[in-house]
Amino acid sequence: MSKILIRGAKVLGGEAQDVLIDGETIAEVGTDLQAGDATVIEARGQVLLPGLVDLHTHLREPGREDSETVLTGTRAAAAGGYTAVFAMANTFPVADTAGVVEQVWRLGRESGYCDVQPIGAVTVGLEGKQLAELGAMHDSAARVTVFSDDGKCVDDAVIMRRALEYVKAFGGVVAQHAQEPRLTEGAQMNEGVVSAELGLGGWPAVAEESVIARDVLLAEHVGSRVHICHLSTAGSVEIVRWAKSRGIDVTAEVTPHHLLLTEELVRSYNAVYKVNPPLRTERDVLALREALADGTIDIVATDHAPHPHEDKDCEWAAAAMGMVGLETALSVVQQTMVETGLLDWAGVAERMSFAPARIGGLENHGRPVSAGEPANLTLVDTSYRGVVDPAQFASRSRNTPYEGRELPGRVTHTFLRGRATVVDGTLA
Ligand SMILES: NC(=O)N[C@@H](CC(=O)O)C(=O)O
Repeated sequence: MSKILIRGAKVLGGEAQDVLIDGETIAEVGTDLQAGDATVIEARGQVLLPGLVDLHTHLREPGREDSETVLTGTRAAAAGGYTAVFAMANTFPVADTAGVVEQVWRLGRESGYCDVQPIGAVTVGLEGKQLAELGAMHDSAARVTVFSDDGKCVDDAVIMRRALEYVKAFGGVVAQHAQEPRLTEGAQMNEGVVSAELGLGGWPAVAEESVIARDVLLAEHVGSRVHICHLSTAGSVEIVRWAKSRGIDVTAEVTPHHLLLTEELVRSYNAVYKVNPPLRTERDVLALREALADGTIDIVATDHAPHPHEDKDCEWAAAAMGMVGLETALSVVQQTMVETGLLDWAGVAERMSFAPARIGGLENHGRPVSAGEPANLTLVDTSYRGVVDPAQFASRSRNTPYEGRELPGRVTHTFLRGRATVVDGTLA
C-alpha cells in the first residue's frame, strides 16, 4: 500500500509536525521525517485534525433517494472532513429492524467515502408505541449502539424508561429528539415575539426543556445513559448543566446552525430557515456557544437533513423542516467558536471527533493523531475564505441556509484509513 507524508501541519492546531501514513495506519509523527517513496503533501500552516465524526446525519436511504443516498451523503461527509457518520433511522422503511440497519451498514461499506454507523429506531415505525427490536439490531452485523426516533420524540415516559433500561445491558444509548408533541402541534418556528408578529405557530422552548428534564431524571432513575439531540435553548443548557452536576450520565449535542443563526431570519419567509428544532434567539445562540465551550454540551452534530427543491421551495407552512450541514459544519464552527476565541482546534477535535466517537462507541475513529492509530484524518486550510455555493455540494440536496455567505476554512484533504477521499478540496 502507498505511503503519504503530510508535511508541516499543525497537529490539532499545535506545533507543526510531519505525519507519515503507511497503508491504513499512521506510521510516524515527528519533525523532519524523510519522505522516501511517500507522496508528499505540503501542509504548512494547515491544521490537521482526527477525521470528524457526525453523530447525527440523515442519509435518506432507503426510501428518499431523491434527497440523498448513502453514497451521495457519504461523499458530502468526506468533503466536509468526516470519516464516520451515524445514520438516523427515519428512513422508509424505518430502520427499526436488523434487516434495515444491516442494509444501511452494507451500503456504507460499499460507498468507500466514509464509515456509516446506522442508528436504530427506539420504537416500531417511530410511532412511539412499541419498543423496536433493540437487541436484534445490536446483535446484527451493524452492531447498533445508538437508538433514536429522531424527527419524533419518544414522548411516552414508560417507553423511554424501558428503552433506557434495555440499552443499558449492552452499553447502548438512547438519543432523544426532545419535543413535547402536544406543545408543538402546528408549530412553524420558535414561539416568541417574532412568531406573534409573523402569525406563525410557535414551538415554545418549554416543549424541548420539559422533555430533557424528564429524561435526565429517567436516566438517573434507571442508571442508564441518555444523549440529547440538537439542544436549541438556553434553558436546555441549564438543565443539562444541572444534570451533569448531579452525576447523571447525559451527553448533549448542538448543531452548527443553532450556533450561528437566529429566528430573525424567518422574517424572510424563506423556508431554507425552517428546521426542527427551530432557530431561536440571540440569547439562546450565545448560551449554546458558552455551553459548547465549557463542556456542558459535549459535541457538534450536523443534523444534516437533505430535502429536495420541491419540498423546500414552497410556502413556509408547507415546507419540510431541515437543512443540509455536512459540507459547512467545520466552517461554521471555525467562525462561531474558534474565531470568537471560545475554542482552540484541540477543543474542536474533542467536540467533532473524539467525543462523538466515544458517545457512539466507535473504536477506530476519534483516535489520537499518533503512530499506530488508524489514518483517519482531516486537513484544514483555516486561512481560506470562501462564499458558500450550493451548486458545488456533493450532497444530492441544496437546502443550505448559508448560500452566498462567506465562511472561513476549507477541508483540503480527508483520509479514510489512509486513503485520500478528498484531495486539494476535491473528492477523490
Ligand atoms: N431536523 C429537521 O429539521 N429535520 C429532520 C428531522 C427532524 O428532526 O424533524 C429530517 O429528517 O428532515
